[in-house]
Amino acid sequence: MQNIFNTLIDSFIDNKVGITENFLSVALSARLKENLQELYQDKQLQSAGTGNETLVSHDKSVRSDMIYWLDRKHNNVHENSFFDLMDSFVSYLNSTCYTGITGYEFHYTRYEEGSFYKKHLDQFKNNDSRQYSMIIYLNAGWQAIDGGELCIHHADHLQNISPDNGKSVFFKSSELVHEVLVTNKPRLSITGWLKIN
Ligand SMILES: O=C(O)CCC(=O)C(=O)O
Ligand SMILES: [Fe+2]
Repeated sequence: MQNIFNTLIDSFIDNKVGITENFLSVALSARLKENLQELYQDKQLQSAGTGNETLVSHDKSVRSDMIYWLDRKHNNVHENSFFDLMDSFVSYLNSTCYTGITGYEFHYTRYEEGSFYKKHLDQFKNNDSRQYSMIIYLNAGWQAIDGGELCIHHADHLQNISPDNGKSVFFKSSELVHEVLVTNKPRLSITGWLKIN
């Protein structure tokens, strides 16, 4: 795994956006996707809000995805495999980059056909605990015509990233404005934040 972690961290240091293919093995990404599909069929996903806990609005003109918060307390073997992987990534990141991450939060995300998330920053205005944003995609066989790219707004250019199966993207939550372009197919992912405090 260290090679994959290094690819993510090195590309983050070089380009402000870390990207690695195969952050998830094919097997783990298939299990997570199946778990997410089951939760969706059981109507366990909820409309995502914007803003922090005290100020959540469900503004569908800003974002129209549906989410499910992962939690070790669910005792779900797939969620726990994902958390085991994140624990090893966070300890590697902390030991190599002195990032001081003390926690994280992750949710499953589903964007229906026609959904998007308009330009935003991930760090809340009144709470800086979210330090790094991390997204891991669960979409086998994604094609350019499917849309749904993550579009990062750099100072002098736009960077479009296709949500390919097993790929992970990593960037500073306070720095990079980004958006999810309209998807033409259901688009699945795990989205989260590495936190301090
Ligand atoms: O799914 C993505 O590519 C990005 C999602 C995002 O920006 C967010 O949930 O804050
Ligand atoms: Fe975001």
